[in-house]
Amino acid sequence: MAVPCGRHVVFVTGNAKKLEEVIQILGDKFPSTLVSKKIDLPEYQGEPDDISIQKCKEAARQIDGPVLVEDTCLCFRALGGLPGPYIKWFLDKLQPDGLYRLLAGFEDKSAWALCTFAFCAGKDQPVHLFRGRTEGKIVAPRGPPDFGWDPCFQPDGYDQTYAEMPKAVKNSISHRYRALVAMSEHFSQVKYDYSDQ
Ligand SMILES: O=P(O)(O)OP(=O)(O)OP(=O)(O)OC[C@H]1O[C@@H](n2cnc3c(O)ncnc32)[C@H](O)[C@@H]1O
Ligand SMILES: [Mg+2]
Repeated sequence: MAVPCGRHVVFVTGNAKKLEEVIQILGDKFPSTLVSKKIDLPEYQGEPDDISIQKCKEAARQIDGPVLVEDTCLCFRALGGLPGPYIKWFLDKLQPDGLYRLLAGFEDKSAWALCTFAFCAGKDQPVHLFRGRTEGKIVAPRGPPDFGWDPCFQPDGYDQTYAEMPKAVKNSISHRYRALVAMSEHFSQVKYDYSDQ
């Protein structure tokens, strides 16, 4: 399959919902054309930054051009930050209700959602990270089960879960939104010369 080049950046993700939100949040604010490619990259282990760097390097290797990847953690304070980067498997096995029940023995239901975007201009180029974090708490699931753990995460300052709130509200306070603000600020200051490869 032909790989887009020139001023195209390939957002590599296997998650259609993530892609949908990235498009909604970025609009035309990204300085390059963002194209997406559905590849299920490996689920690496370790600290969030290291996972994002490894994921981005693997994406750049496969695409052989400028790439963007994203990794999302959901961290429970009572559990020392776990499930963190392993939330995908916890969610898969437990569903949002099981995530809530995981904290049954703890008074502290506080949690944070962490999103890390990683950009790399090409194979063997350095990886740049952009992080966004939203604080909240884990609640009994409420709202449509359309996207991951949204029904059991209630951001601080709101009485609705991510799943209950209008998409535009989630996209104005979310971990993903905050990370994309950091990325947009960076790109408005730094120009990468990866055109016409
Ligand atoms: O291909 P990638 O981009 O890695 O997509 P993924 O679905 O594997 O995503 P992650 O590895 O980042 O794992 C994060 C998990 O959290 C879920 N998730 C990510 N962002 C979310 C959000 O904003 N709200 C609810 N669930 C989310 C997602 O569906 C996964 O189960
Ligand atoms: Mg993944």
